[in-house]
Amino acid sequence: MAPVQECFISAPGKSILHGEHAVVHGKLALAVSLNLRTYLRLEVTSAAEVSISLPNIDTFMCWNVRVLKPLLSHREGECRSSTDLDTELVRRLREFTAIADGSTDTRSMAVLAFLYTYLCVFADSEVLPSLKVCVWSELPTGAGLGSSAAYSVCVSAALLTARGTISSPLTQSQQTARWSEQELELINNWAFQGEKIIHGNPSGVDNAVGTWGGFLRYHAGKISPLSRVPTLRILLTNTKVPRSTKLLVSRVKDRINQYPSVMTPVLESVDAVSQICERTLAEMATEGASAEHYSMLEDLIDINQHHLNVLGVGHTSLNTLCHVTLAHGLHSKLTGAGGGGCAITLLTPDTDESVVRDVMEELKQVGFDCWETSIGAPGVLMHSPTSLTHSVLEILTKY
Ligand SMILES: Nc1ncnc2c1ncn2[C@@H]1O[C@H](COP(=O)(O)OP(=O)(O)OP(=O)(O)O)[C@@H](O)[C@H]1O
Ligand SMILES: C[C@@](O)(CCO)CC(=O)[O-]
Ligand SMILES: [Mg+2]
Repeated sequence: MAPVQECFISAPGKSILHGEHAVVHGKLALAVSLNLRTYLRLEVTSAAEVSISLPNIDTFMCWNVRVLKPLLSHREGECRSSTDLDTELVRRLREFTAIADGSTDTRSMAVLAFLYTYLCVFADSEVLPSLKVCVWSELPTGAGLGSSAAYSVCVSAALLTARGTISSPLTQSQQTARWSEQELELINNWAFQGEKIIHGNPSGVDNAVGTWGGFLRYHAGKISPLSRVPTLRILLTNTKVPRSTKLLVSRVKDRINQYPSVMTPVLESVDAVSQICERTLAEMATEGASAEHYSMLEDLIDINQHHLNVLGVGHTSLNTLCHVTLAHGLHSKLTGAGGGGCAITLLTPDTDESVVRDVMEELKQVGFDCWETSIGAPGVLMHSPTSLTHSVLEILTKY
């Protein structure tokens, strides 16, 4: 396949309806893509350098490609796998970039994930290619909306396309295009490796949503689209309390290890919540949504929010958020890893617009960001430059 000289790629963020954390331990999760995206521009240059610009986190790095090549010497001639993390390469990269083991510093993880994917994808090239890459996102970074996965999916799709491992699907007359199912699998596998670097022990649900988009059920690594879903109205609120998914995931694991007989039933119950939610959504889509259906969805949200508190990933900011919305009859739960970050609030057909306005106003007064989101956006896309808004294009070409 002919490698590209320049490409633009985007991937969506996600919201988890039910099953965050439990999904890491083999339980069912229901997740949906958001209309907030991460965008990437890749340009092939002749500078003998590879550079990455990450304006969201104020990070701009550049390396001579000849300095990077020796980092691959430990597995000479061996093909790098898209399904297993090369831990020796991660160790070498940590040493090379002087990132301490266990560091969760925002910038470091993004840079490490990029360099790892770059070196693995181009491991068989005699000379590493000179590339200029810029990634910018509409998503809040580290707030539970899958910013790390959208980043990893974009990086993986761009590097695989630049290498010619997957096609460049965009024809001249198209604004956006997607890859074949097989190519999407490969993008997803490499993005999962990126997530491993950023998260430590990801389930893979976030990169799956970033890759395929839409409404997905994710169970023990098996992804399937939810075919029957009603139109749902959801408010997203960002408490703006920073947190790290990596730390929260390991905190839950510690708690399960410490109190297995207490925590295992909680995970089972979260699984049951996801299953009942899936059945209820299917009923709503096929039979029409009733007040009883919405009442069940609200109960499930409340129950799961309590479970997430028991798992140790709640936060006082999230309690405040739930109290504010409940005072107006609206039910909320954290989404993503918790510990702060974002929550979802279900709006029902009976919810008066004045109530939505009042709730949003009150949440903003507490200091949170709040907006109504639209869900089910497409997964990873290749774009023509003209399909991007002026402001996105300006940012991506500025660095
Ligand atoms: N736009 C971006 N530019 C650079 N790095 C990013 C960007 N978005 C995310 N990242 C990387 O992802 C990390 C945040 O990932 P983290 O998993 O903690 O949060 P999240 O993905 O937003 O939330 P969740 O995993 O709960 O959905 C950042 O520390 C950074 O390394
Ligand atoms: C907390 C978690 O379940 C969701 C993060 O969006 C982690 C994961 O599934 O990898
Ligand atoms: Mg993440």
